[in-house]
Amino acid sequence: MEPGALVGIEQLSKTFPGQRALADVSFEIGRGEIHALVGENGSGKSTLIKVLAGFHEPDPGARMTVAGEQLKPCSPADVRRLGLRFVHQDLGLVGELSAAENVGLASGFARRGLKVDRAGQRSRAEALLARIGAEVDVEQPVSALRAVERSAVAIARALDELHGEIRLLVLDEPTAALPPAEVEALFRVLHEVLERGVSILYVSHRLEEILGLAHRVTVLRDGRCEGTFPVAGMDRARLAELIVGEEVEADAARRPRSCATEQRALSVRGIRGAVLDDVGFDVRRGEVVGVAGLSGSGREELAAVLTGAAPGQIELVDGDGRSWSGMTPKRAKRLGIALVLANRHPDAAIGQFSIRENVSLALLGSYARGGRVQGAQEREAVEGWIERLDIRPNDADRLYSNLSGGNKQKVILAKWLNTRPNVFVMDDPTSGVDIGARHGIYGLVRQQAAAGAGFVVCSSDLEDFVGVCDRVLALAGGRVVAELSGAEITESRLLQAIVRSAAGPAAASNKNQTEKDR
Ligand SMILES: Nc1ncnc2c1ncn2[C@@H]1O[C@H](COP(=O)(O)OP(=O)(O)OP(=O)(O)O)[C@@H](O)[C@H]1O
Repeated sequence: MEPGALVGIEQLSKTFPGQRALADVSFEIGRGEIHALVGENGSGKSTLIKVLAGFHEPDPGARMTVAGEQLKPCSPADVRRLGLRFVHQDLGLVGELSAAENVGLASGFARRGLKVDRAGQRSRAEALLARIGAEVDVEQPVSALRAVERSAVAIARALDELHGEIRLLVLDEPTAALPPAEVEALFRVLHEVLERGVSILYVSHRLEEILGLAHRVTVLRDGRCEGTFPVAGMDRARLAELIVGEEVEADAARRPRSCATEQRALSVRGIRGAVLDDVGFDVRRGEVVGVAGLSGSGREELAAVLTGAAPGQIELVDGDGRSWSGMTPKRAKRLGIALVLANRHPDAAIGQFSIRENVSLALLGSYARGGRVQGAQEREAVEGWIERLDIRPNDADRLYSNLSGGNKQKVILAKWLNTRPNVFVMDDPTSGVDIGARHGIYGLVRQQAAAGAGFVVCSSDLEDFVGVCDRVLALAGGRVVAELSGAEITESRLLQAIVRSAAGPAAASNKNQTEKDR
C-alpha cells in the first residue's frame, strides 16, 4: 500500500448465485481525498460499498485494510472501530422523528438520570450539524426539512464521534434526489467534512459533480477495476469514455427536435394540494413538458396529484375534450395517464417479484385468455423491453430486489412503456441511471413522443430538461413562476429560474410577466 493511503482494497471478489458482481478489484483511497467510485449500472459499486460496510461477505482471498489495520470481512463492529461511516442513498432517517431524535437513535440519547435529556440531545445534534457548517431546525420532523437538510442530518449523524474516530465517510449517490441549487450546499458540507481530516468515498453517476469535486476516480466496469485516475485535467468526454468503455457521442444530449402537435393530450387547471397552489398547464400530443423546482416547491407533489396517487384538487380535460373534476388512480388508468415513479419510491415496483412480473403487472389482464395468462406472449413482450432498455442482467426471471438501482429504474420504465399510455407522468426518470442508459431513456421518451404520447417530466436533474424537454415550467412555493421553451432551456437559465423563484416567487412571477410584456 502506498504511504499515505488510508484504505487498501486488494483482490476483492464477490459472487452472488449466478452472478459475479466483483472480480479481483484492487485500489486505494488516500488520506484527505475525495475519491469517486464510478461505473455503469450494475458494475458493482453498491456491492463494493456493502462489502466495506460488513453487509456482504467477500469471496475468499480478499484483503481490506484501514490505516494499516486489517478490516475483518462481515464485521460491522470492526467497520465502526476502524472509523468507516456510511450514508446510503435512502439516508436511513425516520421521517416522523426530529434531527435530534434521529441522532439519538443512531448513537444513544443524552440522559439526565434515567430520563432522556431533551435539551442535551438538542444541543448535541446542533453541535454535530454546526461542525459541518449546516444550520437545521433540529426539532422539526425530518420529513418537513428540505432534501439537502435531510442529507446534512444523515451526514452529521454519521460523523458523530461518540463511538470513536472517523476516517472515511462513504456516500452512495448523495445527490440522486437533490435539486441543483441544493447540490452546491451539500458540496460545502463535504468540504467541511474534508477539513476535519475525514476522507470521502463518493459514488455518483453525475459526471459534472465528479469533475468538480473529486481528487481521484476509480472506475468499475462489469465488476472489474479499470483503474484509478487523477481528476485534474480530465474532461467529461474522457470520464464518460472510461465509464462506458468506448467513446460516448458528444452530441447525445443535444437539444431534441420538438414533435409537439396542435392536438391536446391533457389540460389541467386549478391543481391544489399540500403545497401546490392553483397550478395549470396544457400538454399537447407529442410534447414533453418538464417541471423543475427545488424540494418543497410542489414539484414532487405534482406527479402524484396529476395521477390520483396523492389527494388534491384538479380540473382536467382529456384529448377528446371530456372534462373531469378530481383524479383517482382508476380514472388515471382509464384515461391512459401513467405515473412512472423513481426507483427509490416504495410504490415503484414489487421487490419480491421478478423483472417479468413487474413489467407485466400493469398489463396482466391483456395477457389473460380464459382465466390463464398467455405465458409466451407475455415473455416475448418483456424480453423485448429488456433488450431495448439494455436491462442487466438480461434475464426476465431475475428478482427485482437484487437488481442494481439503475436497472430497477429501467424496469419501472419498461412496465409503463408496455401499457402504451397517452400521457406519461415521470418522477425523476433518470435517478441513479448511468450515462449510457440516460441517453437511452431520452431516446425512448422522444420515440414515444414522436408516436403521439404527451409527457410531464418532473425532475431534480437539470440535464433531463435540456436532454428531453420541449418546454419547462419552474415551480416555487406551489406556483408556476417561469416558463422556458426550446433553445431557452439551458442548465444555467433553468437554475436561475428556480433559484430566483425560490428567493421570491412573487418577484419572479412579476419579472417573468414584465419580460413577456416587453
Ligand atoms: N443480493 C444480490 N443477489 C444477486 N445479485 C445481486 C445482488 N446484489 C447485487 N447483485 C447483482 O450484482 C451486480 C452489481 O450490482 P450493484 O448493485 O453493485 O451495481 P451498481 O454499480 O451499484 O449499479 P447502480 O449504478 O445501478 O446502482 C448486478 O448485476 C446486480 O444485479
